[in-house]
Amino acid sequence: MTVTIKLNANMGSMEPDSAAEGTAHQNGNTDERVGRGNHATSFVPRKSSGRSTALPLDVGTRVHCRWRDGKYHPVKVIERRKVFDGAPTDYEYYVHYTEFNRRLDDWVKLDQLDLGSVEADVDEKVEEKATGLKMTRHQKRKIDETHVEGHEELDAASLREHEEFTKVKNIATIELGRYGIETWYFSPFPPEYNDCVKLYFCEFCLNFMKRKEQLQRHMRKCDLKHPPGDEIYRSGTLSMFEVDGKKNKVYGHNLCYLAKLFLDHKTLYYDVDLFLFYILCECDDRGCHMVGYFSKEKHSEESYNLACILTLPPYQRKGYGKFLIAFSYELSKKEGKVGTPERPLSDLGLLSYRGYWTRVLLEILKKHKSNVAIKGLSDMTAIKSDDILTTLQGLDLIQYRKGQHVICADPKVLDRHLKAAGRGGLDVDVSKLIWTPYKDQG
Ligand SMILES: CC(=O)SCCNC(=O)CCNC(=O)[C@H](O)C(C)(C)COP(=O)(O)OP(=O)(O)OC[C@H]1O[C@@H](n2cnc3c(N)ncnc32)[C@H](O)[C@@H]1OP(=O)(O)O
Repeated sequence: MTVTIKLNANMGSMEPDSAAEGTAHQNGNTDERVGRGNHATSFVPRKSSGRSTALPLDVGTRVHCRWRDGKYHPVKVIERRKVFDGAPTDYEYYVHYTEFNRRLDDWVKLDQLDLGSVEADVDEKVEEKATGLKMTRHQKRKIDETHVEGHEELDAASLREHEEFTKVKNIATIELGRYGIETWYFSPFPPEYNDCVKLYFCEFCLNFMKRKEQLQRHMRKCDLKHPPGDEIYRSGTLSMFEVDGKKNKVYGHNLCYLAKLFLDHKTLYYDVDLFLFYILCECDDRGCHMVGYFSKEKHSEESYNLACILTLPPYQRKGYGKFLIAFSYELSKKEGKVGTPERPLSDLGLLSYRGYWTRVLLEILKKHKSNVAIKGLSDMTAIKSDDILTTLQGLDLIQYRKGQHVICADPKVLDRHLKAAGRGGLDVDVSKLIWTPYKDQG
């Protein structure tokens, strides 16, 4: 059965630069050693008031927590677990920093929490009359928002179980090629991987394993030295491979599991038949090492030219994201279509797209001496008119005169915006792209 898990956006305000720091090479923690459900309670004095705080803290508690910048930030307790070998009251807490993106959710120790800041507004319990189960209002709302396609028949209890299951990151780290990478979000790996906190990926076929020795054995046998599929672009040490999900289902599934570890809000379709995957690699004498990818529906009614985009954390902020975005528009130009990325965009996705659209459009406006219409810009760039309008409106370059939108582009203003839009990134050399648009082979 095709299972599509649609997870909610839960993006606090942006903290992109800090987020990028969250990818340091680390070992995983050791969930499998800790138990749950000891409800022994103790009291510790609050730091700032004379009142005591009951421990362990309840799930839902709001409190301030010391972050890696050394400062205290507001968090919400998402989950708690007993510390292995600790006293009955020793718990650690999985917290969501309410000011930051969910990728920064983390397990913290009690001494990181400022108990003087505890707010006693734990979600109110709501009686679930139909099932006789207890559910918080917050959980009820989240379940209403969480739609598990392919699981429409699930009752509230099962849905709640799903919600419970996905709120805490399951895999803490992965090993991929020469990198150990801290993960960002939950990914629905098959149940036999439930007890793992670290997974070992073959960097070529993307098969994943529980133990390093398994990976080492696999690497001796794996024939692949690059992604399966056709190499459609090569320039210097960079190559792009097109992988048809229908012809390479296992690879497509593996890629989805891997990508979900870094994509929170996207619906992941495991019906990979419908997608083409464009895998960007840095190549050397050991093979072609995946840097990032984007997926694209073979047929999109909404004119999406990109479904999901990912640069693997060790390669981020080097211009690969812009390269992948530019590449997706070059494919659209070859198809003779305009395109737009599938929504919603993540915080980092939005930043990358805004930067790309701004640079591409303003560079054209700077060079163009005569008037240019939005439709003209769209024809030149393959960027959908709506995205052009939003970008230019966001830069305050559009005025509405006599019933139509007019671009008002003062060269000095353009220069200022271009400077603010940052570096251009790696260019796509179109002369190195050998590609024909997808055609159904029946
Ligand atoms: C349709 C969709 O799929 S939306 C989902 C988008 N994907 C994700 O959110 C998955 C996780 N994130 C990623 O994989 C990456 O952050 C991407 C793909 C969004 C961007 O990839 P990168 O290779 O880092 O992009 P690139 O180096 O070209 O930078 C793009 C621009 O985005 C902005 N940006 C990207 N990351 C950050 C960050 N951590 N902090 C601040 N700005 C950032 C910057 O403006 C940057 O340009 P600059 O470096 O010149 O300032």
